[in-house]
Amino acid sequence: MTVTEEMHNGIIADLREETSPLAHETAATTGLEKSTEGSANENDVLEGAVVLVDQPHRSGQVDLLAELAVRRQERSPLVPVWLRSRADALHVVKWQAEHAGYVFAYHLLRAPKYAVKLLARTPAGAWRLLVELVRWLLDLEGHPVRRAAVSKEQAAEYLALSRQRDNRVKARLWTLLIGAVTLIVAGILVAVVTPTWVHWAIVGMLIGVLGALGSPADQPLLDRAVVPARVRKLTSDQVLDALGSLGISAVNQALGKKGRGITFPAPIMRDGPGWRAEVDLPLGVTVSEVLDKRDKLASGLRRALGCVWPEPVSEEHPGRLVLWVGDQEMRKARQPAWPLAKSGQVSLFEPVPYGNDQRGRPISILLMFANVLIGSMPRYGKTFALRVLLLACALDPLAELRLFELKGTGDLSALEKVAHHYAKGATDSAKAACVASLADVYAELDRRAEVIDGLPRHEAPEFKITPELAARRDLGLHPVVVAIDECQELFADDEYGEEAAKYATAIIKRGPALGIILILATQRPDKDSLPKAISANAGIRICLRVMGWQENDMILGTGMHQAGVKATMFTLNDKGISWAVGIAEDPVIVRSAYLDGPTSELIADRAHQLRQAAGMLSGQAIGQQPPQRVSYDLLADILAVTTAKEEKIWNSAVVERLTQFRPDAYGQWADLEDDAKTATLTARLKEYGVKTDDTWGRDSAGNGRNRKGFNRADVAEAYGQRKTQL
Ligand SMILES: Nc1ncnc2c1ncn2[C@@H]1O[C@H](COP(=O)(O)OP(=O)(O)OP(=O)(O)O)[C@@H](O)[C@H]1O
Repeated sequence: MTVTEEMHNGIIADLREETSPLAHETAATTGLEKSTEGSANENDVLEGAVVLVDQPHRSGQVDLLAELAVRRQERSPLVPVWLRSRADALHVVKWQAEHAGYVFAYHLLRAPKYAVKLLARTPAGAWRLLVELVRWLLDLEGHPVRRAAVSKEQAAEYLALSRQRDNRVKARLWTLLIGAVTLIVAGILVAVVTPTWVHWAIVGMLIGVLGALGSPADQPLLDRAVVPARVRKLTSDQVLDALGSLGISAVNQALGKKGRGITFPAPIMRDGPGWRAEVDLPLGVTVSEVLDKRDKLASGLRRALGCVWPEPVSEEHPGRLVLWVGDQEMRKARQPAWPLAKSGQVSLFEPVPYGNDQRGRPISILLMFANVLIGSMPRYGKTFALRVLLLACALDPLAELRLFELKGTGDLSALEKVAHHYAKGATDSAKAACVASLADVYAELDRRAEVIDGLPRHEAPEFKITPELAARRDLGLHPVVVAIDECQELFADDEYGEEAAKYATAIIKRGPALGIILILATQRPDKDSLPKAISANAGIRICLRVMGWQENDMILGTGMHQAGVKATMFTLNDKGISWAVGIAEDPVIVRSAYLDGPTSELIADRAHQLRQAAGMLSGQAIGQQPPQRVSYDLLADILAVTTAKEEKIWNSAVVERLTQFRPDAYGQWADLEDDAKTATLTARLKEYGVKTDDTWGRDSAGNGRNRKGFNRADVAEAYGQRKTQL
């Protein structure tokens, strides 16, 4: 193989025909150029021409277009950034008005002090006025010129200047005399004719003028109403200095004398209440490395930690850093009110307001067709975040709420009045209720799938619930929200854990398309407390402060920490602030709306009224019993309601018998359609490894037909196996 061929397979192509003079030159100097026609020497292994890896720049249309595109990016925006959104414009106008009002009030309060200062400066002002008057009267500004004429012995010039000066002084003397007489007469007139307040006003004016004239240049009359430069502008030098202080050697090299420097792909600009800088870090340095040193970065920028928010840009290379530096710490910045706090209702098919990002922009979450996982170390705002989402859900009268707060402090108690199922506490009864409710929803999965499957295709074109279907009461496809706070209490429980995990896994996988939303919050996101199958299938992930990358990735998804999405960067004071994945294209930093207990009560009261008016209160909210965990054995019960002679039997027939045999356990199946009964029992039998199949039988009218059924012997075998395992 020739070198050229070899290169062709690698990164260097044989561009013999197009080879540039530069390439030839380089090849010649390295002695590698070889005539393609020359006689082949046996030792020659080289053919063709060596081509430079870096081709010389060729100007052409493509380059021009690229350049134009770059230049377009450099254009300043036609409309200033703050005028683009109504909210931002209002913010700026309000700020200006408030600022002007503040400055006015500040000086008004100090008016007496300013008056005293002026009075004290009046003698100096009068003296300065007198000096200026004398200088003018005696034409002292011409004195140096006249002296120069004397010293140069220019007699004619001196005589002309003296004459001019005498005339000037005479004229000015007359002007002054007339002015003084006029002033005295006017003064007497004013003193006699005008009321006293005019006298005082004139005295005040005189003091003002003389006081201002007497003010030293370095001692301004007015105090400073605003301490300047509290909010410093962010400059590229500051950013470079800060990056240089991180101790990352590649950054230091780039900033060093022979380094390539660090580039800014866009100008540093105002973005909301702060500054935004985009930085291309040196080759090989990732944003992740900078995120690890957020505190050092803040120190380098000389800003509070809560103001400094470095972020990766997922659609760019891993070295593209967006640095947003707020005027104020995020936790101290005034949070806009939650849009639903005072009024309004929602549809879960639309995004619901959740909180704000660092720039104060509202962040909403589309809950429909998703599941949510919220995690953090204790006391960083999980329950508050969960409560915001649940209060929004409560304001959709169609949504059925099943709420389990397994901490027991009553954080979700405001919502009890609207909940279909509600239990609190890390007690056995609360866990049992939670498992029973999950089992209920688990069975609901099949029923809903059957219903959707049975609909005409144009009503459910994507095989999932639409707002129209959700609103039809006859179908029972309304949104169901199952929320479990401190879910580790349930999943790590010896008695309930396994069963709960089984239901939750199925719900998290199949629920979204069927209008069932599972929201889990946990303070212990390890594999025992949160089964992998559950954490892996959550679409929306909210991670408040955690201590290590494992917890971070368990909540936000594998590789997130490595990619720079690090909830470990939050500090002690960053309560309610989280990384959220799955609510926008890129992960976002978001602070949940702060809704305290009393506010939550008021919102829940409104939700109650909405539901009452819509006739949508159900379950415990209208006094029904909490869900009971039925301790029964389905296999034993099937064997009890069938006889050995019935080798094969239809599901629907068995369900009928079961509902009569044990109404407390199977009563909820009684009202199901025939097909739903069949599907429900199929799903339950599958859990025990019993298969169902088409089975020949006769219906109540005596007509023979095929329907889903099972072999009684299979049930007996599964039952026997279970017994031996126990
Ligand atoms: N958005 C927020 N803004 C400001 N402070 C908040 C916010 N959310 C929560 N907090 C503060 O954080 C504290 C802890 O919140 P919360 O009870 O939700 O934490 P938690 O993570 O659920 O704790 P635990 O694990 O002990 O249940 C609250 O008392 C509240 O003062």
